[in-house]
Amino acid sequence: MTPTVVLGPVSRGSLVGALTAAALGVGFVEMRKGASQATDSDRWVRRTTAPDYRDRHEVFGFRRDLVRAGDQVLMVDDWIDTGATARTARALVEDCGAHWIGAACIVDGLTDPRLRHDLPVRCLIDVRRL
Ligand SMILES: O=P(O)(O)OC[C@H]1O[C@H](OP(=O)(O)OP(=O)(O)O)[C@H](O)[C@@H]1O
Ligand SMILES: Nc1ncnc2[nH]cnc12
Repeated sequence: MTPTVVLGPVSRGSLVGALTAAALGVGFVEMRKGASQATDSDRWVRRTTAPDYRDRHEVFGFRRDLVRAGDQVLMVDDWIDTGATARTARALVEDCGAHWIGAACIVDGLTDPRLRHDLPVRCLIDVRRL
């Protein structure tokens, strides 16, 4: 499935996500932390993560009109661990009525192997081989 939008969580995901979007020739949306600080806050979608790999509950979001119903969204990040960030990204994409393709990351550090299939997730290297 070809993405129409690449979604990258700040900050390392913004870097690899933007590069991936440019290579694919599709749009890029940055998933920001502390999204409640937006001035036009009613036009944002926001969600709080489950505890991530540092036991944080992050508030992520982006402007709702950047992801539209009918978009096919691929999340790109450098690393996945608990999957809290990716699961929040999926929920936000679904809040917009768009289609979630999955997550593509460089390092697979998944603590719950079921997420590899359920999200789904594809990675370039397993953390146990670093
Ligand atoms: O699967 P999870 O447990 O959610 O962890 C994965 C997230 O953690 C890292 O980001 P980090 O929060 O360290 O932010 P940074 O990119 O700004 O360093 C990484 O870049 C992912 O976005
Ligand atoms: N263990 C880890 N080290 C560096 N970045 C990470 N992102 C998620 N888990 C990480």
